[in-house]
Amino acid sequence: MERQSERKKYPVISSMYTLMEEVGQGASAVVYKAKCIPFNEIVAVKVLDMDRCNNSLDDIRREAQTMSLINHPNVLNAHCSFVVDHDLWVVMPYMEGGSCLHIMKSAYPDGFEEPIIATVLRESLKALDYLHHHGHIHRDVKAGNILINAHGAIKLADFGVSAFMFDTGDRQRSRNTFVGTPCWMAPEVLEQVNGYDFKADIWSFGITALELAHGHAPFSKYPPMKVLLMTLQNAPPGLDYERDKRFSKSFKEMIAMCLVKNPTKRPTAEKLLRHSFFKHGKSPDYIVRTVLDGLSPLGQRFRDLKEKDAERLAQKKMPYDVKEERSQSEYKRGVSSWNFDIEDLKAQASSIQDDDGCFQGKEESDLTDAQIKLPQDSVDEMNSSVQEVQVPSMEQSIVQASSLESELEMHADEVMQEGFHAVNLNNQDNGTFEPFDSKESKQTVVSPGRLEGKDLKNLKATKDVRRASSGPLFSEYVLLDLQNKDDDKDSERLSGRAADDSLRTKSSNRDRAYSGPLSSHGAPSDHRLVNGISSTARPFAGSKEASEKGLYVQKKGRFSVTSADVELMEDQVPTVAGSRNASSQALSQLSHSVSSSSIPTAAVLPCLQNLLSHTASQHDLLSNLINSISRSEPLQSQRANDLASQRVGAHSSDSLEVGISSDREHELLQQVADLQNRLTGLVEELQALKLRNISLERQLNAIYNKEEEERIRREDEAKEDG
Ligand SMILES: Nc1ncnc2c1ncn2[C@@H]1O[C@H](COP(=O)(O)OP(=O)(O)OP(=O)(O)O)[C@@H](O)[C@H]1O
Repeated sequence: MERQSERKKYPVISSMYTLMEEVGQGASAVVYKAKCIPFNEIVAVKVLDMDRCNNSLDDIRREAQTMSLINHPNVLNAHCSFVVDHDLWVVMPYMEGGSCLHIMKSAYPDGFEEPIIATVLRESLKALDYLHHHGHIHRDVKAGNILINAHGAIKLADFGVSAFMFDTGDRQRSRNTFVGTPCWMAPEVLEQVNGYDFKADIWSFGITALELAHGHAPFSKYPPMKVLLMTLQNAPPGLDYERDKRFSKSFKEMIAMCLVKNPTKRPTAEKLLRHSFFKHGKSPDYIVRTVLDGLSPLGQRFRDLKEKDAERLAQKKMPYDVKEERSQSEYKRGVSSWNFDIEDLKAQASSIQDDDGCFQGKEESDLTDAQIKLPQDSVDEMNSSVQEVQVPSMEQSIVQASSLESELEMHADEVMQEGFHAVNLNNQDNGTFEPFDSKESKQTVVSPGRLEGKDLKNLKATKDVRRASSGPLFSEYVLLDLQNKDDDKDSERLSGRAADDSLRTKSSNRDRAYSGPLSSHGAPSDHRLVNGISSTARPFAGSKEASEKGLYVQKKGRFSVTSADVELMEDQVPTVAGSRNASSQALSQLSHSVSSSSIPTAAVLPCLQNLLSHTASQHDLLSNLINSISRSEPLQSQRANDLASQRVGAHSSDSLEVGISSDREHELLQQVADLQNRLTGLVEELQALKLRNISLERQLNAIYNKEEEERIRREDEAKEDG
């Protein structure tokens, strides 16, 4: 195998590359066909917006180190990566065939034939086997990440969110982090209870097999939360023995082996490779002849697909693949930005009927729960809330955005007046409302090497409409020039602003950013606070260990947060936690006083009861608010899609101005997105409040019990005296 030191050193300056055309777009990045000028070689350049990335430079460096050790013919390794203003450029081999997903969308909408599938899967499985043996979990296995080059070689891409299985310290937390893509995620990843391991990749591999067989992943037509619920609650999907007659028994068996809910019962990649199904795999030549021959060049295919999508959207139809995309992006946003109670979700899940037809049957343990059904109306309502959206007029959007804003602010006022639980709605120091992309960040200019005029516009347009954040996909040369600098300097260099400014912006972005599927929010990192959560080694929240020790208290975004974490957050994080410090402290003092019995019970009880009812009413208020915003969310999503497609249309006709929505429109969308982000903060506040509530309830109970004991004791004494 090629040794690290023998590898070609690709230049780490953008001016050494010419970006030729866009060939792909993920949730977090745009991929270009490019030329590496000194080598006169065609490469792919993936441009990731670091402002929307949750990862610190330390995370990126660590990832780079990890990547430098990866070397396998079926793993797409990056040549190098480097920072260009606010973007990270990842230079990698150009895979002329593109991803299996793109190929299916262009030429195989109903999926591939079995020999092709066997070949693609066998090669991908070799990559997984290699990664797992080296202690990595891929965490984003799907057809979109299986790429084919002009010679029919198949490589697994996007290995940038790996969690080191044998890492120390942060390992548990990093493995207890949501990273991945909706329909492909294993139940244990979704559950966030006991963490997960490399077997999660085997589940995703099974889902990918179904994706290649049908042209889409199971459940992909459903809205994100429903996918989550169905994965958790229903029997695993599989090939249907009747409906999928064209596929062999061994293929069906192989999939069934992967899609077992209990991860320990799934085979390892190594064992799976020995399955008879993979004996049907063919040579790269076969892939060239059967799959690649006849396909138009990747750039052209990509443009055609985008045009097709734009047309469909314009006709206000909701085609399957658009739904799928929407489902995925909704899911990413949903999973990464919502706090959810998995038990609540399970209860809901049990009431959702599956009509995907992809199930083989119910697992024993699922039967009882899954039989409880909601009235069909409720189910329809859930579905329609995401899928059947009406595009609001601009005026409606404005009204919506401003009423949302004032609703939130009214709420904040109310809460603050109560002096109980202050919610910091305005992240900006001056206390005024600013949209997500401030003027400052809009002035950011990308240095796209020798990007041609229209691509430059396109790059900017894409950056504007892209909202999800991303994680790394880095190589050994990433950030070489930054390796030995301190963080402040890194930040200054990255942002092109003063270090202070940069750090503030970066941290506030981090607080607010949505995490995309590549995000390694909790990737193994330094021992410092990330999103307010200490990364020092301790039993990870949500783990059995943590809950046994009574540490487990809440789920915070992607993380479960222990009581120790909450304390840390309150002590050390000046943003959200800071805004509730006063009330938290008051409560802590009260709790302390109660437990140390320094104040009379009679005085405390009414106060606690009052707080309890207060908390409940705030809970209701927030719930209503969340519901109203959740309802409006799909509208905004639709609007954003429309905007994106208008931009694409404009680009392809070489007149960006025509059909592009006004800046004002864009700004309003940003505002709405910002409000959603703030809502996330409110939800977190609500969680904290719930925790306090629980603790108060416990204290009340303790007091009642104590009083009860006291009363019984007095009665006994009286009886004895009497
Ligand atoms: N090296 C490459 N050569 C050719 N095309 C590529 C290359 N890398 C990525 N692509 C194309 O670009 C698309 C987007 O890639 P990217 O990795 O950003 O997104 P993704 O993995 O599909 O989505 P997400 O980031 O949401 O998981 C891919 O689906 C693929 O079609």
